[in-house]
Amino acid sequence: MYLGLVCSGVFDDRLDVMLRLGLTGGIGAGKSTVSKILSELGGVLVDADVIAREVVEPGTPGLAKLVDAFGDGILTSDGSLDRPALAAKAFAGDESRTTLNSIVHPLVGARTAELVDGAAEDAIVVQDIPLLVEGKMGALFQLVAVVYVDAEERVRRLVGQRDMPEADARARIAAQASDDARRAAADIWIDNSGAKGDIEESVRALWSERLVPFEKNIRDGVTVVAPPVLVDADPTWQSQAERLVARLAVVCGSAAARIDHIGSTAVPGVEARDVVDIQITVSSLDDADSLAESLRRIGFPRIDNITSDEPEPGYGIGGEADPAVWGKRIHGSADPGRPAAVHIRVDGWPAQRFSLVFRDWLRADADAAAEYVAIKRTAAAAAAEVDDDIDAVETYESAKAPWFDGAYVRAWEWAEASGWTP
Ligand SMILES: CC(C)(COP(=O)(O)OP(=O)(O)OC[C@H]1O[C@@H](n2cnc3c(N)ncnc32)[C@H](O)[C@@H]1O)[C@@H](O)C(=O)NCCC(=O)NCCS
Ligand SMILES: Nc1ncnc2c1ncn2[C@@H]1O[C@H](COP(=O)(O)OP(=O)(O)OP(=O)(O)O)[C@@H](O)[C@H]1O
Repeated sequence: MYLGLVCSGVFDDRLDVMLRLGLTGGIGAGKSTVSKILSELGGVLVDADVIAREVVEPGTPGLAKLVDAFGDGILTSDGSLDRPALAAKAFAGDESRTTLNSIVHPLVGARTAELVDGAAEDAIVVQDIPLLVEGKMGALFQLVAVVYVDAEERVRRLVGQRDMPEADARARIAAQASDDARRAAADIWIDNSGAKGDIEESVRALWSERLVPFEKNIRDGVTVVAPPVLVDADPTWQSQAERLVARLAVVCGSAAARIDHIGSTAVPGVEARDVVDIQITVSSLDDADSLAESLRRIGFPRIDNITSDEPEPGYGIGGEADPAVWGKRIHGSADPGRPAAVHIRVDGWPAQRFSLVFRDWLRADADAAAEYVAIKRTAAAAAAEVDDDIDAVETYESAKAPWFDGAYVRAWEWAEASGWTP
């Protein structure tokens, strides 16, 4: 995590409202190609490779530290950094590479933070960070895009077009994250395996259909509404939720006792509305309120029409009919590419506990899950008759509600019988 915090220019209160895209990929995958298109479209490019050069220019403390660590054999006759000489030493082993990173990365992080702080409030900042995944920095951006090309093809491109010796290309690839690790970190996957120019259209679409409206939604406090339509279970819901949880954890800090993926998308194999539900457990609704602005900044504005006064399904069923302990706050996602609902509930209150029990009951009991899917299909059919999007969602939710009262009791019976703990 150290690398992440130092190399990316962390989220902080100065970062008013802006959208930050972390762009990464293995060496030679085509990050520069993608970042060029995004900056032509209006993105503010902050390139870690460029900064990494700037902080070791002649006369800088960075260069002096490198010479202390690696000797003056890494200097050319004019006193500037001999990059191939340093690369040969640094990529020869883990220890030397760690030494290099520990000198350069904090300097890159500090300069990055300055540049990001200087961007306009409505900027879409594109941070090109080769080692974003290695440094576990994904949670510090509202979105992470990975440019992908198979490693063997990357070697061919680096050797053929950049005249890099094959052994050097392989040494750097070996020092970087695996494709699987990058896939787990990616909200957006840009496959650059095709011919030059093939990705232009998808990058332009990413800009106009996702980044531009996402940034505006954050500024305006607008959330996206997914239609009440059921889709087949998406095997990536779990990893998508993990990324959202990690981002929420960054801003919630110790205010969150726990953050969980809940709801239907947390039950493998179950058809659902394409909305990832997350629950943040806090100590009080005041704590929830104090998180509201930070959540908006990272892409989850509060939905104001749902207040703490509306009891949830299950209200009173377990004998707990005090409305004061049925409150919650709800935030939605501002990202047009990933509808989500973030429920903030108080530790130990009935709906907070029920959300976890309900999910685990459905995970454990296939018949219960199938019954729920049938209810959802009926609700979706009712919603399909309604024209207005918001009304359709309300129709869908109220059609499901009566079933929940029974489910509340049954889920708790299951929890007791199975010795469930949260
Ligand atoms: C060792 C150096 C001098 C070699 O310079 P060179 O001109 O050959 O490469 P350049 O800086 O253009 O980097 C090209 C690519 O190499 C890869 N790479 C660079 N440094 C590293 C590293 N420490 N670990 C793994 N891969 C790396 C990245 O994919 C990068 O995009 C240089 O790479 C460097 O200073 N590296 C340390 C800084 C760093 O980690 N930069 C990456 C992002 S902060
Ligand atoms: N679709 C493509 N087909 C063939 N060559 C490509 C394609 N896209 C990029 N290239 C070439 O592959 C090389 C690597 O691309 P690029 O410089 O964009 O990668 P990068 O990820 O920024 O690399 P680095 O990690 O070194 O910063 C370049 O020489 C580029 O011209």
